[in-house]
Amino acid sequence: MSDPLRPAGPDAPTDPSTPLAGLCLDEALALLHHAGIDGPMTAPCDAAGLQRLIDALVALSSRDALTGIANRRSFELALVREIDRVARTAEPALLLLVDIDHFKRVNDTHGHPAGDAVIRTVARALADSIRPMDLVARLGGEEFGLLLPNCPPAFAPQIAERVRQRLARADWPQSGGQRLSVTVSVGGAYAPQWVRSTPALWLARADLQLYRAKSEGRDRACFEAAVSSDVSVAERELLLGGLVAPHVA
Ligand SMILES: Nc1nc2c(ncn2[C@@H]2O[C@H](COP(=O)(O)OP(=O)(O)OP(=O)(O)O)[C@@H](O)[C@H]2O)c(=O)[nH]1
Repeated sequence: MSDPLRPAGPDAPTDPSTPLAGLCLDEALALLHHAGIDGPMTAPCDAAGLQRLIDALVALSSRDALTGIANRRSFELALVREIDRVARTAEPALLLLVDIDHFKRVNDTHGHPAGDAVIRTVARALADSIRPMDLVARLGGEEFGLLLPNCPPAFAPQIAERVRQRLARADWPQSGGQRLSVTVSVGGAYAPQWVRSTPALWLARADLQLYRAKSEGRDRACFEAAVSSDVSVAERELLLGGLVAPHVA
C-alpha cells in the first residue's frame, strides 16, 4: 500500500525513512511566520509535525489579517454548526451584525491607516463584550458579526447596549490631535427554531435589521421581533422540501 504522507509525482523521494521530504512548504512557513502564528519553524519530517503545520494553516485561514479575529469563512462555518445545534436543542441563538457608521468619512478625512486603526479598535471592543462561548468575526470592510449561542431573546437589547458602552470607553486612536471615535449600527436576528435554515438566510434576516438601524438614524440596534415566525419563501422551501409548488405571481 502507498504511504499517504508521501507526495506523489516524479520528484517524490524514494527513501522510505523520510516520508515528507520533497514537500515544498517554504511559502506556507513564511506565511505563518509573517502572521505571527505559532507553527513549525522548518518543514515537518513526521506525521506529528505535519499535523502541527496543518493546525497552524487552519488558524491562518480562519483569521482576519487586519484584526486577528475570526474571518467570514470561519464565521459561516460556525453559523452552520449553530443552525444544527438549534435544530437539535431548540435553544435560541442570536446573530448580530455590527457596522461602523459613516466609516468612509474616517478614511476620507484621516487616511486609510487611521481607518484601519479604528477597525482594529472596534474588533477589540467587540471581542471584550462577549462571553467565551460566543464568536466575533470581521465579515469584511467595516462590518462585523457576533454569534451568541444559547441567548434568550430578552437579552438582545442588553447585549447591544453592552457593545455600545464598551465602544464608548474604547482606547480610540488619535489623528492630528483628534480622537477617532465612531458609533455603530446593529441588526439582530434569532436562528429559526422551526426549520434547519442556512447561514445565508440567517445573515439576510439580520441584515434587514441592520438596514433598518441605518435608515432610522444609525447609532442604534434593531432586532427581529423575538424568535420570528415569519417564513420567507426560501425558508418555506427548506421546511417543506419539494412539496410546495413555486409561487407564480
Ligand atoms: N481603512 C479601511 N477602510 C476600509 C476597509 N475595508 C473597507 N473600507 C472602507 O469602508 C468604507 C465603507 O463605506 P460605506 O460602505 O459607504 O459605508 P459608511 O461610510 O460606513 O456608511 P454607512 O454604513 O451607511 O453608515 C469604504 O470607504 C471602504 O473603502 C479596510 O480594511 N480598511
